Amino acid sequence: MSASEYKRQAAEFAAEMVRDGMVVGLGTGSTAAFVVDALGRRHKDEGLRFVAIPTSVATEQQAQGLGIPLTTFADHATVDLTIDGADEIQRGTLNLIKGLGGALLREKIVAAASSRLVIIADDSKLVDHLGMKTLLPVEVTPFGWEATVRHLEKFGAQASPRRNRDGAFFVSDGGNLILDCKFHEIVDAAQLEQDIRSVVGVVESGLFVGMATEAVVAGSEGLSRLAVG
Ligand SMILES: O=C(CO)[C@H](O)[C@H](O)COP(=O)(O)O
Repeated sequence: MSASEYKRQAAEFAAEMVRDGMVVGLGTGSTAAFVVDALGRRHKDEGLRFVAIPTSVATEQQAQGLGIPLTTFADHATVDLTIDGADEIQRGTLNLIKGLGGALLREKIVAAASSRLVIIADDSKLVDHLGMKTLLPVEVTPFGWEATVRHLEKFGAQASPRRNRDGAFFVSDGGNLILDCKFHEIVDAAQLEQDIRSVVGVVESGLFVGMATEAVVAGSEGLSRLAVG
């Protein structure tokens, strides 16, 4: 079975966690898109009643197209359940790297307001140490990004701005740039998150430390539910 099929399996399992009356955070990316599809079906076919806060313009457009009722933080202080993907999930801690899809800021705002953050993925995303497979995305203001790179280099990062295929800078939904950062080894994710945040010009990092409450991971061994610890 393909990675995409495993993503779909994890997503459809997690979509069943949504109950009538919930405020639901909708993640971004190819795995989260399967959740949005599944919730659109549950809304239409089963009459499931919920409202959703999307974490990107792309997810908002997908949800709107499926008739999912959307809401904002103007009307809801907390989110009952957010279901989102990740680029790396550390075994045991469920600390994450997110943001290869470029939506890390909105994803983190929604995650921080959520009572439950369920991460869905195919099993290729599980790692023993964060940073083993992917670069760490860091969202920064466009002004002075070169200075921000130099500050991040003091913490051991090799950072370069993400570009689109045409060579132009990738710009996030919030109008910011993404620096993709290579760290030799991420030993203490909480400390690194603090260090990155201390740099002027950084808006947010793609390290999600202590935020995920559960992960649903699918692979050749079947589907597993992982909790912290
Ligand atoms: O953090 C993200 C977007 O900012 C995504 O959740 C992450 O990139 C995983 O994407 P995919 O489900 O396509 O593998």
